Amino acid sequence: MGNVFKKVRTALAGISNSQSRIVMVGLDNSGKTTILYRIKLKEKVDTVPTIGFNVETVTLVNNVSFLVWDVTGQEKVRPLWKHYTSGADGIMFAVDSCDRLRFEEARRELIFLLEDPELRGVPLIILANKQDCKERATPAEVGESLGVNRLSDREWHIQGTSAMTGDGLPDAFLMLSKFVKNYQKTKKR
Ligand SMILES: Nc1nc2c(ncn2[C@@H]2O[C@H](COP(=O)(O)OP(=O)(O)OP(=O)(O)O)[C@@H](O)[C@H]2O)c(=O)[nH]1
Ligand SMILES: [Mg+2]
Repeated sequence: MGNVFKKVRTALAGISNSQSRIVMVGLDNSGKTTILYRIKLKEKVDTVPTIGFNVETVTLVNNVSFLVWDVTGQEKVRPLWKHYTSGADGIMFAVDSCDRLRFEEARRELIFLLEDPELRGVPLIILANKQDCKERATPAEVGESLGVNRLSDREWHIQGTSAMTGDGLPDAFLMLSKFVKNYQKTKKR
């Protein structure tokens, strides 16, 4: 694990301060890595469970560019998410909309994450991913299961996405770019 933090520090050292940092977390198999490379490369890539993290610059159609971190969702290392989310300008939380049996586990992890005082006010996008699956829950159902409707301490939005087809991903990132802009304005006050 020491190596992982060395890698994190090295990656952070090369980052321009002006680029907003987005951290994407969520349970294992929710589709984070597929999402990252779908939005970056505009194609579906084959993935294996992530060990550690991936980090990529993503430029949106409005020319805003984000540094997007995709952090492993494996249960054993979830307590380390906070090392990555510390200082983030925005959080994305991916959910597998077809895996209803794990909604409760996702809810617990999300609550635990948002309790971190360092993340106070940091905007949140829930990605109700895998909307191409037949047995999917709708974004509204995912939101209800995660209890996000009660969130009042930050800007948040639930977006239905499919990393398979790319549907919903540009909208999710554009919405986050709007929220991040608002958040950075409030931080300066
Ligand atoms: N049908 C469908 N499958 C998807 C979608 N997104 C990801 N997958 C599949 O879900 C599996 C897990 O995807 P990953 O991107 O590796 O998941 P992850 O969240 O990065 O997982 P960890 O790295 O273990 O935390 C892969 O088989 C993907 O092809 C989607 O939108 N629709
Ligand atoms: Mg991954």
